[in-house]
Amino acid sequence: MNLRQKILIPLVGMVLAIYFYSGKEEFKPEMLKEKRVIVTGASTGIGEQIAYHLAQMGSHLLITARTEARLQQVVAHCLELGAASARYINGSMEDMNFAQAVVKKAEELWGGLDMLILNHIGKSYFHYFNRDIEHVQKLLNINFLSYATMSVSALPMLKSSGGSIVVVSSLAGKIGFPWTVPYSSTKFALEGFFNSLRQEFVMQNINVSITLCILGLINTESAMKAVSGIYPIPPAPKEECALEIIKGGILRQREIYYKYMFTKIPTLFRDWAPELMDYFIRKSFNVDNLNQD
Ligand SMILES: NC(=O)C1=CN([C@@H]2O[C@H](COP(=O)(O)OP(=O)(O)OC[C@H]3O[C@@H](n4cnc5c(N)ncnc54)[C@H](OP(=O)(O)O)[C@@H]3O)[C@@H](O)[C@H]2O)C=CC1
Ligand SMILES: C[C@]12CC(=O)[C@H]3[C@@H](CCC4=CC(=O)CC[C@@]43C)[C@@H]1CC[C@@H]2C(=O)CO
Repeated sequence: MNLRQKILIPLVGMVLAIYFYSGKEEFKPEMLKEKRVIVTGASTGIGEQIAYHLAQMGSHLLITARTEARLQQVVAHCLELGAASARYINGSMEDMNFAQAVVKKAEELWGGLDMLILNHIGKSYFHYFNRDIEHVQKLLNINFLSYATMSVSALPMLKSSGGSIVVVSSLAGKIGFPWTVPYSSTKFALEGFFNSLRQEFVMQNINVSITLCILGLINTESAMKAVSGIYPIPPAPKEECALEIIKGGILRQREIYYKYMFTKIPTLFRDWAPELMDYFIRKSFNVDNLNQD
C-alpha cells in the first residue's frame, strides 16, 4: 500500500463514520410521552407489544383489530401501564371505509396525530401457492391497500404535526421466500409504495417520515404455529422487536432491520449473490415435514 493509500483510506473511513454517525439522535422513552399514536393489528402479536411499550412511555393510544374482546383487554392493560389515554376501534381492514374511520376516530379524539403504525396482516397460509388469485386480491386489500388508505387519510394531520408513518414489513418483502407467495406480494407492494412516497415527500418538503421495518422470524403465536416443524430457525422476541419498531419510527429512520444479522445481511447477499441467497433460504425449509394436504 503506497503512502497516498495509507492516508486516503483512513481519511475516507473517518469521513464516512462522521457522516453516518453524526447527528444520530439517541432514543429516549420520553420522546413518546403524550404522542398520539394509532397502532393497527394490536389485539395480539407484535402490535400488542407495541401498544404496551407505548403505554409505558406515556403515549395516547388508539388501537385497532377485529376482535373487540381482545382489544378491550389490551386497552385495559395499556391504562395500567401508564398510557396517557387508550381507546380502541374494532373492524376489518378489508373494508377501506373502516380503514378511513380509524383515522377519523383519531381526529375526533385528539384533533391530530403524531405516529401511524401500520402493522396488521390478514390470515394467510405458509405453504406452496395454491393459485387462489382471489386470496391474493383479498390479502392485497388487507395488507397493502388499507395501509395506503390510512396513510392518505392521516397525511393532513401528520403534515401539521411533522409526524411519522411506520410500516411493518418482512424480509419476505425484500427476498423471495417460498410458501409465502400471497403474503410476500403484499410486502413487496409496501416497499414500492412507501419508498416512492418518501421520495415525493422529500421533493415536496413534506416533513413526514416513513420507516419501513424489515423483520425476520418473530415468536408470535401465529408465526410459531405456522412454522412449527417446517422452519427450524430460532425466532426473535416480539417484545424487543416491538421496541425496535418504535425506536425506528420516533428517530425517523428510513428502515430498521430486526434482527439485524438475519435481515440486513441476507438483503446485502440478495444483491451480491441472489442465487446463493435463494439456495440458503430453500435449505432452511424442512420440505419433508410439510403436510401435503
Ligand atoms: N411474526 C413474524 O415472524 C413476522 C411478522 N412480520 C410482520 O409483523 C406484523 C405483525 O405480525 P404478527 O404480530 O406475527 O401477526 P399476528 O397474526 O400475531 O397479529 C395480526 C394482527 O392483525 C389483526 N388482523 C388480522 N386480520 C385482520 C383484518 N382483516 N383487519 C384488521 N386487523 C386484522 C389481528 O387481530 P384480529 O384477528 O383480532 O383482527 C392481529 O391483531 C405483520 O405486518 C407481519 O407481516 C414480519 C416478519 C416476521
Ligand atoms: C409469514 C410469517 C411472517 C414472516 O414474514 C416469516 C414467515 C416464516 C419464514 C420467515 C423467515 C424470515 O426470516 C423472514 C420472515 C418470514 C418470511 C412467517 C410464517 C407465518 C408468519 C405470518 O403469517 C405473520 O405472523
